[in-house]
Amino acid sequence: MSLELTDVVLTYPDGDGARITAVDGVSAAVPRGRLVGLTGPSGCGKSSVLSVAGTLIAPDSGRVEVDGIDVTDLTEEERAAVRRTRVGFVFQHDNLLPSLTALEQVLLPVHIAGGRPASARSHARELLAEVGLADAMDRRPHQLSGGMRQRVNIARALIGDPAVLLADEPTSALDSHRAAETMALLTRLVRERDVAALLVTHDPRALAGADDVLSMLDGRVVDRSRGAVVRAG
Ligand SMILES: Nc1ncnc2c1ncn2[C@@H]1O[C@H](COP(=O)(O)OP(=O)(O)OP(=O)(O)O)[C@@H](O)[C@H]1O
Repeated sequence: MSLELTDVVLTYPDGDGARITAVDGVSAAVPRGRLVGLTGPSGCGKSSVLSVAGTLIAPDSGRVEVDGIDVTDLTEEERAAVRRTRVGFVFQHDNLLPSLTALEQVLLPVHIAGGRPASARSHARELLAEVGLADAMDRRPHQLSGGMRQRVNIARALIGDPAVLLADEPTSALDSHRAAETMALLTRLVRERDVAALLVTHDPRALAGADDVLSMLDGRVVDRSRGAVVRAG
């Protein structure tokens, strides 16, 4: 299993000396090559689950395994190393830097990690071609459509060949056509690159592409359905 959460509990301080339980005993498993959707009303704990899965926050209790590594008891520095080498993130907004070309955006994580951009360059080109941007590698964000910017974002999340891809509302800023295109692309990449993907979304258009869907309410998973059931319904 590439991503496994077992009985995860996460609380936050509520500002009055008490604590809010945002995630209340969530278990989820995502194998490689599968895309699992995580949905539910605002405030139910979806983003908190994603933050725990991405090792950004350590849970109060429970176990988190990323690419076969139990990260539960690792130090912050060790968790950051797992995150850097094994996890890719895609957010709702593309967070692209205005002055960089598409190719430079995809290479940015390599620069930040102190890697050798020269050897990563051909990999970045390949990824951009794979997301349909072979002819747009030298364009800056203002020269790209919303859907194209999101595809740069996806290529950037995959530059480190992560085992786990975490996506937070990747389609909600897109029109229906672009949303469908983005989901088709994500699903294809998850299969081809054998990545375990967890996708947080309110967007039924995005859930239609998921293999399985977990529905949350008040910090708990209250329903687990096969994607096919959601598609049929
Ligand atoms: N940093 C924080 N400090 C305190 N409480 C928080 C913090 N982050 C989230 N919460 C609370 O935890 C609960 C779960 O929030 P979370 O953002 O995980 O839900 P969500 O389902 O992703 O919501 P949305 O769909 O609106 O993004 C909410 O009650 C929220 O107010």
